[in-house]
Amino acid sequence: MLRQVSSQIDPLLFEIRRTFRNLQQTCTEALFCTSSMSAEAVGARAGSPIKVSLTDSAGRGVFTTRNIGSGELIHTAKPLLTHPSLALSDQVCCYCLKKLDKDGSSGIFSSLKGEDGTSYCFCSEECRDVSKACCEVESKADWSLYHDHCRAKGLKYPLMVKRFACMVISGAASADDLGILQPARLLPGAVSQMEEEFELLKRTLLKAQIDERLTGFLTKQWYMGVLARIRINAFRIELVAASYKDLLVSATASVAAQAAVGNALYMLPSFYNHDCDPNTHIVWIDSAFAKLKALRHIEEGEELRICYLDASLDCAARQKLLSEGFGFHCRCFRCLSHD
Ligand SMILES: C[S@@+](CC[C@H](N)C(=O)[O-])C[C@H]1O[C@@H](n2cnc3c(N)ncnc32)[C@H](O)[C@@H]1O
Repeated sequence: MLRQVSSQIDPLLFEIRRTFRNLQQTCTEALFCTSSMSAEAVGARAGSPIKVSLTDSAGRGVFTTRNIGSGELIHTAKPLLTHPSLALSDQVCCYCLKKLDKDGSSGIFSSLKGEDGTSYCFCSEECRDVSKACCEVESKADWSLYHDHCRAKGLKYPLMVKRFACMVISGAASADDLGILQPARLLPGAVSQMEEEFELLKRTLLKAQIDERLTGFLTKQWYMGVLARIRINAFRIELVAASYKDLLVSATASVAAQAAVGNALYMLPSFYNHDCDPNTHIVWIDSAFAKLKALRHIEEGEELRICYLDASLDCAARQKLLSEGFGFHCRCFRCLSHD
């Protein structure tokens, strides 16, 4: 009887959450966008000196609306979607990827255990509130096979698709939320691998007995579309410092950034184009909350560009990575000068 009532209430709760979320999203879009961002987009973020507009040769890009000083913080960005590196799921916050120092200031605020033994830990009330609904769905399934598959093939983006699917099921996101982002062009070899991942994802959710009415969006086409967008737009998160103490150490000893704690996807940073000699960089201090900072003085109206790769690579290596990973031939000043 209880089971029957709960199966009727679950979809109702889902609808209420979805309606509330759509309302929130409409308000956010009204704040951030001056018109639809899908065509010749002009997105202005309240309080930030930037707008999204069309560039001459690189699709949409981010432009300044005033002069910006060297070193200035241009804006911050909260992730839409994150996933920790598999080996670190019990050591970092499930949402912001902050390292959990069990006896220190960034300890565990709360946590839950998944069906497969995975720990979902949150470092603060804010992080728990943002991702609790999604993690509750995710924790109902046994992801062992899916994770083993990703580990064996060295894949990280399918983990993000999995989490995004759980966000949609929980009502924390809409299935088409990432549609505005540019997708990667998929090669035939990649497509057959994705089909295998998709089947594994679908089977895992089926086994977890998630109401089929909530997983109707989960088609092969949806999976590929989301993965193609994540591939081009996700950032690998390397924290500069896990704590204030680490920050002091890295400042004095020039310690390089630590290994990746996971991957994250953002809305506004996804519109930044690449330059091998960029005027802007994106930094993560102790969590996936990103800071976009000016690397030099930038004039009003200039396009803000970040570097997608290690700028110390030589010209041929950069061109190869950009062409294979992002599908474009870089024509920045450095590349044209074969620097
Ligand atoms: C993360 S997106 C950047 C935003 C994108 N321009 C858009 O309209 O959504 C990366 C894609 O932008 C384009 N892009 C970025 N930097 C470029 C550059 N320097 N030259 C040509 N295309 C570039 C490529 O198509 C690349 O795959």
